[in-house]
Amino acid sequence: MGAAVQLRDVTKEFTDGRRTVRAVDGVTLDIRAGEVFGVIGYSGAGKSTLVRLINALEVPTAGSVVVDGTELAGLPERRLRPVRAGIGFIFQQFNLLSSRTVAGNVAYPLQVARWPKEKREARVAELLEFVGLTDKAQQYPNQLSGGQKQRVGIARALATSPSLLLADESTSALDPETTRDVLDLLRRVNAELGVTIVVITHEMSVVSYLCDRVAVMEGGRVVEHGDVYDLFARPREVVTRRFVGTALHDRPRPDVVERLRDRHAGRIVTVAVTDDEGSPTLLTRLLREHRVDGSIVFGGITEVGARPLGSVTWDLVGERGDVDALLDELRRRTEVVDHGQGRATGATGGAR
Ligand SMILES: Nc1ncnc2c1ncn2[C@@H]1O[C@H](COP(=O)(O)OP(=O)(O)OP(=O)(O)O)[C@@H](O)[C@H]1O
Repeated sequence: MGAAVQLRDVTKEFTDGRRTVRAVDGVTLDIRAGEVFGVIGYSGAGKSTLVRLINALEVPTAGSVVVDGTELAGLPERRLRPVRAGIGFIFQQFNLLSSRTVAGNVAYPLQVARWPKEKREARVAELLEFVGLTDKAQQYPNQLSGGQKQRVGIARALATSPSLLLADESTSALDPETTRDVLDLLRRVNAELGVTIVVITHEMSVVSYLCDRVAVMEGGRVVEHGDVYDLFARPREVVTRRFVGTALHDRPRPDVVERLRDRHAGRIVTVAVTDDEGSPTLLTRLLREHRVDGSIVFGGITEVGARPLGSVTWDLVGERGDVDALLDELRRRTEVVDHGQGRATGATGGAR
């Protein structure tokens, strides 16, 4: 697959009086044609500025931005316009025209592009059907729910058949169920229309549901990027770990670990579960081989990109040497966090 967007050592600085802010700092990235690419980061990380550079709404201070094979640096405004026309944009706050009907909003970019009326009406009907709003064509934005408004925003962004869609916090104003609907629609836009999508978000759940690859931004830099599953399974940077933690909820926090140790007597360990390693099925076999008893005390396995991922925390009871041998074998296969021996006494036993 070719690159839809190539960023090479892109920097963007803003000068505000005497202070200079480096909003984007030396970013190099390739966004492939046909993929859904996520950019995640906390507020102020530089995500929106990065997107505005791709959309040619900002000019880089240094570096190169190539969109669909066209180098944007140094292009005059009249040459930037067709590049922007090939890019759709959807916004957190929908940005619909309140005085126009749903159909009127979707028709707007076609009017700007001077499509004849008949062709325009046929295209609007087709788009409203695609987003499931045919029956709302004559309503006004204030008669719609948030999810419906974003569907109108998506139909409008697709009107001129862009090959690239930029979605800046497109679900941040929506409740979880509506978010899911909008993300499903974006999946269809990618799968059925072949549109490359760049999703800007601060929510890792959006990344895990929608994206093929992701870049993590902090302080204007891309600190880590890659395949979404790999990044979830093996986050390297602290900020990435924090984001992954918000989506998975499978690892016990320190206060939970302390309660688990109070409640149980065996060795408390968290075992990472990935595609083919660390599963409870595998653990059950290893426990038998090493003559160790184990029970699950915390954790969860979810799906990222339709592949299993998570971790399970076990209370392992057996001879210390057997438990150690079991953990050595597990460590060769997957990530293991040893929280130490439980403190409970009594019937549950503990290390024998
Ligand atoms: N036009 C501007 N003038 C001055 N500073 C700016 C401008 N645009 C962005 N910045 C600064 O650049 C940094 C990155 O901002 P940006 O909006 O790209 O971050 P973000 O990750 O999108 O955050 P948010 O999610 O809050 O929008 C911030 O420190 C911001 O204050």
